[in-house]
Parts: sequence; structure tokens; C-alpha cells
Amino acid sequence: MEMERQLLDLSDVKLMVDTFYDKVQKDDLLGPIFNGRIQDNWPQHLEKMYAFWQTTLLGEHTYSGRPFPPHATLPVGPAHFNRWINLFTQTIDELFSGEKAEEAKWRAAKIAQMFELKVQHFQSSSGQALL
Ligand code: HEM
Repeated sequence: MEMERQLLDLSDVKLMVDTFYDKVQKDDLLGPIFNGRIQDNWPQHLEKMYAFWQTTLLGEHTYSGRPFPPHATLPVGPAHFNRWINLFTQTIDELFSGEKAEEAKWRAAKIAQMFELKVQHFQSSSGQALL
């Protein structure tokens, strides 16, 4: 039986991000939301996501943005976040095993949970407070 690879360096992060957003773009629920916002800027989005996960998982600080604000106004709810988590978990389980792979799923789930609450708050108050 072939050993799955560990998630250890930037090339692993890129494989993870490319595979995940490939699934996202083809997804009936998430595809239209992402494509509607990102349009022709997929290369830039992917570069940003390489940096985000390189920073989050490898501790190499190449991302210096604020991750939440672009999500505040997206037309999304619990179903979208559930799908996002399912696709992310599927991606990791397909490609990787080991400690970092588990950490990636754990961190993604935590951030998704926080984003879901913040989006919900933004939608119910149209407020700026949690941006
Ligand atoms: C339903 C769930 C989600 C949807 C529909 C979604 C959609 C998007 C879209 C459309 C963008 C591009 C925004 C733009 O460039 O104008 C974006 C950016 C981003 N997303 Fe998400 N996202 C979701 C969940 C998440 C989660 C859970 C994370 C983190 C684990 C995440 C991390 C990011 C980051 C880091 C950016 C780049 C922010 C920046 O501009 O610096 N997203 N997302």
C-alpha cells in the first residue's frame, strides 16, 4: 500500500490549495459564489491562498492581509460553510496524512466556524463592528 504524503512544505500547500479550489469551482453550491466574485482573478486568489496557508500551517509569514472582510458581504449561510468544510476535509484526506494534515482540517474548521458567525452577525446587523 502506498504511503500518503505528509503536508510539510510549500509545494504540499500549493497542491492542497489547487486541488481544493478545483473542487470549489466545480461545486454546484460554492462554484457560482466564488466565480461570481473572483471572475478572472483566480491566479491572484490562488497566490493569496498559498500565502495564507503557508503562514497558517508552516509558520512562514508570507500573508499579511485581513482574511475576513471580503467574506462579510457574500450571500452565504450554514449550508455554504458546511459544504466548504466538507470539500476541504475531502481534499486533505485524499492527499495527505499525518500531523499537519490533521492540523489543517482543525484550523480550517475553526476559521470556518468563526467566519460563519461573523457573516451571520454582519447580515443581521449590517454592522461594521466585527469586520
Ligand atoms: C462559504 C465559505 C467561503 C466562501 C464562499 C469564500 C469565498 C471567498 C471569496 C469569493 C474570496 C475572494 C474575495 C475577493 O478577492 O474579493 C475569498 C477570499 C479569501 N478567503 Fe474565503 N470563502 C469561504 C470560506 C473561507 C474560509 C473558511 C477561509 C479560511 C480557512 C477562507 C479564507 C480566505 C482568505 C484568506 C481569502 C483572501 C482574503 C484577502 O483578500 O486577503 N475563506 N473567499
